[in-house]
Amino acid sequence: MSADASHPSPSARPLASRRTGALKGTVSVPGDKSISHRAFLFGGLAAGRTRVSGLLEGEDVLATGRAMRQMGARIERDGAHWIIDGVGNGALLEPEGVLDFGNAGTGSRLTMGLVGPYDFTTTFVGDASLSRRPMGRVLDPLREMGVQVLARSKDRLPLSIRGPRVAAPITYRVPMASAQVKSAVLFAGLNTPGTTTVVEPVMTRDHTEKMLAGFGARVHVETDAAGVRTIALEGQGDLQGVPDFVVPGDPSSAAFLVVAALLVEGSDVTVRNALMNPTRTGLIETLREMGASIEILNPRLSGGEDVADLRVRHSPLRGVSVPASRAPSMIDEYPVLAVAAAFADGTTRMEGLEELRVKESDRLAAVAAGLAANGVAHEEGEDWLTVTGRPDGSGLGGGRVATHLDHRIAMSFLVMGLASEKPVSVDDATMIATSFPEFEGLVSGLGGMLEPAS
Ligand SMILES: O=C(O)C1=C[C@@H](OP(=O)(O)O)[C@@H](O)[C@H](O)C1
Ligand SMILES: C=C(OP(=O)(O)O)C(=O)O
Repeated sequence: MSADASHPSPSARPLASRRTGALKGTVSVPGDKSISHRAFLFGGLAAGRTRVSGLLEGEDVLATGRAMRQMGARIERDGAHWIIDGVGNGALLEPEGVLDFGNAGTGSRLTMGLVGPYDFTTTFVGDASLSRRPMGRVLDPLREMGVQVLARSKDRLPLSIRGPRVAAPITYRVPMASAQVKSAVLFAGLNTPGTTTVVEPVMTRDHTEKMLAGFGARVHVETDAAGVRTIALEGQGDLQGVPDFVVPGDPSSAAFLVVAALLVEGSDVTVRNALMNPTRTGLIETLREMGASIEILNPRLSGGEDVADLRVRHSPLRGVSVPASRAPSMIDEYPVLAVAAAFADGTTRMEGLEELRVKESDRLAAVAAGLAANGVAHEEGEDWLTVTGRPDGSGLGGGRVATHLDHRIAMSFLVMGLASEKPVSVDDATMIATSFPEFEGLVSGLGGMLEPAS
């Protein structure tokens, strides 16, 4: 039987959480997933050596590392560091086998951009979740550049792409708020003669632009009075390895610990070294509006990015309205925000959520189903969600949540069970390893109660 994203596989690992005493302690979250993928991609492409510290060793990122190895990069772990000897500009090799990206949207889409202009064939495969996700959003601009696409089912994995002899530079206006689409076009621009330009009407995470500059690409970013960004990249320049590349801690992983500390009575938790790039801090802003006590300590620069330590204390929360304009800066945090809202006084309204429908699962539907299973009053719209909370968690919990191969659904509902009256179980915790393999250990270390479920 083939794996199906809507049913857990026979190797699924159900897990439950139950109401726990105060969470206390200081923890560091692992490296940022977005930046870690890009470290393998840029490091593997550049001439010379890149030495990375703080890389996220999650399954998604390791899949990107394997793909870069298959195309000629030398990548080795050396104690706490990863050493990448890149192929040098334009010198990627045609991979022998297929590139298997598992569960990873970012890895697969950015790599499609990277190899798009190469005059060889690359085949992409992934798990049941990734095979359902739309790839047309990156394939369409690649087609404009001359790339051919062969797919059994329209613009879904498994698929193969083959570049033209010489790719054509394009100017591409990104039609949805997506850093993956922006980045795929920029990666494609690297091996394309002339200037590739991306117009981004709504700013999304800017790691690709920043890292392009850091690895020595000729890239120019302009923002007009209306906030529209234009990113122009000169193709076929020389990228150079970065001798000491530092990956800051992932704010999207920190989010689970932050919300757990806010919800569990008496908690006082410090999360060290969280990335505070403003394109990633929408959840912190929202939680503070809800009344959360989150202190931003020791703000500093690390590897060219803002980072800080977050001291989080249990706080009564109130419902707020989260504007659609904030979605790009907290896109992966809505499932855990919905859990926080389940314990807030009043109703929280979230808008502009259309992109949640095309993540590892349909996150809007998966969150709504998880809330329903655990007695949380909510309403789901096409692109919005309202959640009405119960501040003392009374009557909440007792449900089993279908995770649909989605790590963030699993972690969010495990956080819910730490504060709800009755335990919460998830049908499969295995996907947590794609982005946050340390999650269970860190939660238990802070005093959270997690246990195998049936
Ligand atoms: O560029 C990236 O690293 C990412 C972009 C976002 O996806 P979209 O571009 O689809 O919004 C985000 O959800 C994903 O986890 C990581
Ligand atoms: C959407 C996510 O990742 P990706 O698109 O890389 O699978 C995520 O990590 O929440």
